[in-house]
Amino acid sequence: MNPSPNRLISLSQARAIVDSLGPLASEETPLTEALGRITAEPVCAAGNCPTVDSSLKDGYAVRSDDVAAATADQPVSLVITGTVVAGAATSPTVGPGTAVRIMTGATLPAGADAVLAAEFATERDRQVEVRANAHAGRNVLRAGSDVSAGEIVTTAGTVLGPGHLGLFAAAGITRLSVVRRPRIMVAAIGSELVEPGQPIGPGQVAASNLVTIRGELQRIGLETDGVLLTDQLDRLESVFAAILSSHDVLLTCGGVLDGDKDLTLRAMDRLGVQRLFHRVRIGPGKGIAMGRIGTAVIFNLPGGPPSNHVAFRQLALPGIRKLAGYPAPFTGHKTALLTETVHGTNGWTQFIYGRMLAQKDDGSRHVQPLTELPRLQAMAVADCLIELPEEIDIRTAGAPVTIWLF
Ligand SMILES: Nc1nc2c(c(=O)[nH]1)N[C@H]1C(S)=C(S)[C@@H](COP(=O)(O)OP(=O)(O)OC[C@H]3O[C@@H](n4cnc5c(N)ncnc54)[C@H](O)[C@@H]3O)O[C@H]1N2
Ligand code: MOO
Repeated sequence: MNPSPNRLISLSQARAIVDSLGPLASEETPLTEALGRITAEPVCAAGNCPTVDSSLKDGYAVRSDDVAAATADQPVSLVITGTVVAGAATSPTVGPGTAVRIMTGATLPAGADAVLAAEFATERDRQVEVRANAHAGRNVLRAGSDVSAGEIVTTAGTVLGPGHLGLFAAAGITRLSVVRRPRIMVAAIGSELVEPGQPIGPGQVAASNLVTIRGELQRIGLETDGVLLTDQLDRLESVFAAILSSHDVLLTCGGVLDGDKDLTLRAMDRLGVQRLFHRVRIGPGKGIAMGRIGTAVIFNLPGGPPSNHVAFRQLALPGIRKLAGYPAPFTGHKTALLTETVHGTNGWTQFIYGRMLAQKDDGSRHVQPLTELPRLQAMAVADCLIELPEEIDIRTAGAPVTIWLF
């Protein structure tokens, strides 16, 4: 089904190829280190939470039958036979006509079937005067009511947040299986490039893509390596070979066309990389290529910053998300209404940097296309990409568009 390499394919064809990537192998992690990781398989509760029936209130563990008739006018007196607090190993049983003082979280004593909250009782000597009834189960948190042993608490492909970790801890889970994080190298290619943060000489260009792309990945919890390479084919070939033996993903920036100094894909060919596509009908970003060799996946991104970033956001990032275990990598899009008319290119999917406006009282959301700003400045203030599909060459102010939120 793959289109032949070197032919311009549509964005939806490219997305289908990216979507066919599967997750990397799983590994075990201790619960305490699982924040932000993605589950490789469903997670089952190891035990009940709570482990026993326990009290939701400070009060008195009673037999509901004993207090069924208790009212403020006709209180019922019970003999207190002891006290039980959370974590106590044992407690007295509750027999007819008796009660046990109980604190929140304590195990419900044998014989009791309800807890009467302290507000409805008065203690005197070793007796308690009960002024309200408590039906069976009142103020009792049943064993396993939060989570029961064996229950599936989370499906595979879940990004774990703090709430998941709390749930797992309560369910007695100590270790779990998560998808291995991809090892990613971002390589900027071009003899004119200098390291971001270093002085820029005449004719030189800061390799700004390196910090942008690495920052994008860091923001979703993925550490990356970075390298800057000059336009020398032999050296590119040997450096790429080393990277591909130690990393799961290689992202290259620059040199993807056929100009004299566009050596990136030539080096890929020399290494025998299988090219899945090269050139997609998206603007900016058309020069993107995707390849595979062994278990490694390669995205060759164009060098120009907006092209680089759009190609990364639309295709490379979803591919990395798929490897990292996200089941649905093309998420994060919504619909918004344009504040002004924009032009696309018929036959091409056009992306425009945009900024969301505050939601209106009627619930509508508007997006402002940042067409007036210089490209790097638009990238800095944008919070989304506006997508104009292939068949559209103009969208007028007020019309709905798909936006991809950052
Ligand atoms: N004859 C044609 N020329 C070009 C076409 C075309 O269709 N026909 N397309 C243009 C488009 S669109 C793009 S995008 C670029 C793609 O070229 P490359 O990916 O080969 O990019 P480079 O030539 O290496 O660099 C382009 C530009 O970006 C600067 N650059 C490179 N790397 C970085 C980096 N890491 N960070 C910041 N800036 C970077 C580089 O200095 C160049 O100025 O081709 C057009 N040409
Ligand atoms: O190929 Mo360029 O990446 O369209 O902007």
